[in-house]
Amino acid sequence: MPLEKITFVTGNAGKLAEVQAILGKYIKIENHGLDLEEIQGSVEEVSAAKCRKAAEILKRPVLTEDTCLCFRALNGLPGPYIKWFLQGVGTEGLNKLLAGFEDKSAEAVCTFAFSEGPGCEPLIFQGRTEGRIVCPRGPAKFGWDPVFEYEGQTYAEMDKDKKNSVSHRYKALEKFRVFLETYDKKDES
Ligand SMILES: O=c1nc[nH]c2c1ncn2[C@H]1C[C@H](O)[C@@H](COP(=O)(O)OP(=O)(O)OP(=O)(O)O)O1
Ligand SMILES: [Mg+2]
Repeated sequence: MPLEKITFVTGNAGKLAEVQAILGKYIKIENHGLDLEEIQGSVEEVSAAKCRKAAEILKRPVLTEDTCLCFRALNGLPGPYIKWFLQGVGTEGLNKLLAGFEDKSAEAVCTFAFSEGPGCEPLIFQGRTEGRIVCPRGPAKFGWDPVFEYEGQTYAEMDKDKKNSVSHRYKALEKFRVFLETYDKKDES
């Protein structure tokens, strides 16, 4: 049976808005704001664990997502712990973390996990965008957008369509969209 809608489980309004804008053109998106426990580990492990838990609780196909911001000078940290770093030191503090390093490069990584339901092993769809960490510029509307610069503009300075055409989240969702096409065709033959 083709999927009629996707249940995207997140408590983050910024993520939801971007998923609606990028994927909503292709399939209906329904949101569940469950606060899912986040384990420690690699981003794939964190994402898959969130997804398994969401599928168990909601008993249906679910999509979850985990976002990392990885500083090259710090060997990939904060990585999956970016949420706690951002809460602790803010965007200014994220930039200051790299004060002692020449290398300001960073990678934004978006990892979606999709499970067909309870007990079904999650599939992973990942997108990465390389940029650098700068002093905050642009409206502080979504997370660390003001400090992540890509080709001369921070994510916060970009209009929404621009961000949604170059971002880590767009690249991951493009892979998921291709998967959905084949998923829908699976039962047609
Ligand atoms: O495109 C983005 N641009 C700027 N900031 C972003 C972006 N995407 C996630 N973020 C922030 C939100 C959170 O501070 C951290 C990821 O943590 P993460 O656990 O994945 O998100 P969350 O707990 O807010 O939502 P969820 O309920 O989906 O787990 O980076
Ligand atoms: Mg989270």
